[in-house]
Amino acid sequence: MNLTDIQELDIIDPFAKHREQFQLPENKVYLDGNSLGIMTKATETRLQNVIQQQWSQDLINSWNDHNWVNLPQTVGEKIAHLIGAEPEQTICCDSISVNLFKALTAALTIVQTQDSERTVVLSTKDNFPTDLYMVQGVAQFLGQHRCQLKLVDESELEQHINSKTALVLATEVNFRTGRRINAKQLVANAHENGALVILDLAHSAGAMPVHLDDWQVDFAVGCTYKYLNGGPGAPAFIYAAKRHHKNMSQPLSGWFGHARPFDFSPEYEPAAGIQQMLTGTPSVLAMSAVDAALDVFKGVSLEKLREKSLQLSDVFHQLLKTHDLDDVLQPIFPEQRSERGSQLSYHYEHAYGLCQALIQRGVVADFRAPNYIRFGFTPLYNSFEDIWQAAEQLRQVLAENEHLDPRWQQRNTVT
Ligand SMILES: Cc1ncc(COP(=O)(O)O)c(C=O)c1O
Ligand SMILES: Nc1c(O)cccc1C(=O)C[C@H](N)C(=O)O
Repeated sequence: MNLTDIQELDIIDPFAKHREQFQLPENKVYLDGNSLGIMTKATETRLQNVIQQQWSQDLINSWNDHNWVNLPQTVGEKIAHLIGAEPEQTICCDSISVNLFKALTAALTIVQTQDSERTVVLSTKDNFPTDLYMVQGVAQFLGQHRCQLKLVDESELEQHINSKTALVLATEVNFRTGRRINAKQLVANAHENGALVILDLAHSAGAMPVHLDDWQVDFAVGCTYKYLNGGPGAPAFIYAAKRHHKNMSQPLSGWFGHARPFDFSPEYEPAAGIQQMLTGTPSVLAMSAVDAALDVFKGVSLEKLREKSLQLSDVFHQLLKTHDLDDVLQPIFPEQRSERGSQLSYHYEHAYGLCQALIQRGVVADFRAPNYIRFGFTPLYNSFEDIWQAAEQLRQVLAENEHLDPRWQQRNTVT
């Protein structure tokens, strides 16, 4: 495959025009949208308006006049379209970690009202650590008689669901390997065995079709700073299936989750639906950024987006093969396309040095300890030529031994 073939792919790419909606960094090939998405131009314009008009001029009236007060709901509904959720089940707030606390406590209460013997939260050893830390925190908060974390290999998750399992906490796409689990099958299996499922969509939302309602997922969480391009530390989202709303309660009972917050009543009365998952005042600047960023998805077919994402990853791996590098960098991602997320991860002894040397050449991928390198593909703004450039720079780094530079012997960056 030569550069001309690659450029042909860009010509027929249905998302080629979408690149123009992003503030693309100069002289960079950015393959790290699985950690922090690129800013959209609409976000920049919106934030300028929020700062220069809404906040600086309209001030307190903006809670009504610019609908600040409903941002968690309006942004939540935009996200709902991307995760296969009917209205009134998704809301934008807090971080994944905090939302997991709410989902875990709400779901445990629902299950244990029926069967108090179900105390196990089953998850995977290599789940993203915050997911596991939050279960550990909930176990401390509620006590071991209500919550015990059990960790198993991702490939054996379904086998371990039994009569003690209260919840299965799974991340659809593994942050390290990029492996995608079969969420629909997992939910069916959990429900057959009397357990509920909480799904972490951090690496799925905005990268591929997700069908929470169809799959009958019970609760889900996800972030907006990766494929949804909401910005660093952008607020997360939480989904709770409607069938659980009437039995749902969560202990972070702040006033924004009250049935009538502006009554200022001393008694907490939870809102009836998903609004109960709110706690405090939304971060208006951050949420406005997400709100604007989500508009790039208007009219986008997630099926087509998924196809481009897989094609980008196919082309990248094919180019590594052409350069005889597929033995040097050992794939840890699944061969089956359907089992892949939107990233390719490789094991390589000098992964940190390679990642740093690539950054010096303007190709941004990322490193995960102890020695993995991840290449994230964001089909809305990555071109096929980006992929060609990345593979070519990778070949040159290795040929010139730039990854062995003494500067990279010591790890001194966080990402
Ligand atoms: C799967 C997964 N869950 C959770 C998080 C982080 O959660 P939070 O939004 O609380 O930082 C990440 C990445 O940061 C992640 O990859
Ligand atoms: N959320 C992050 C942050 O606040 C700082 C640096 C990186 C992140 C990430 O998103 C990491 C990411 N979840 C991962 O897949 O590794």
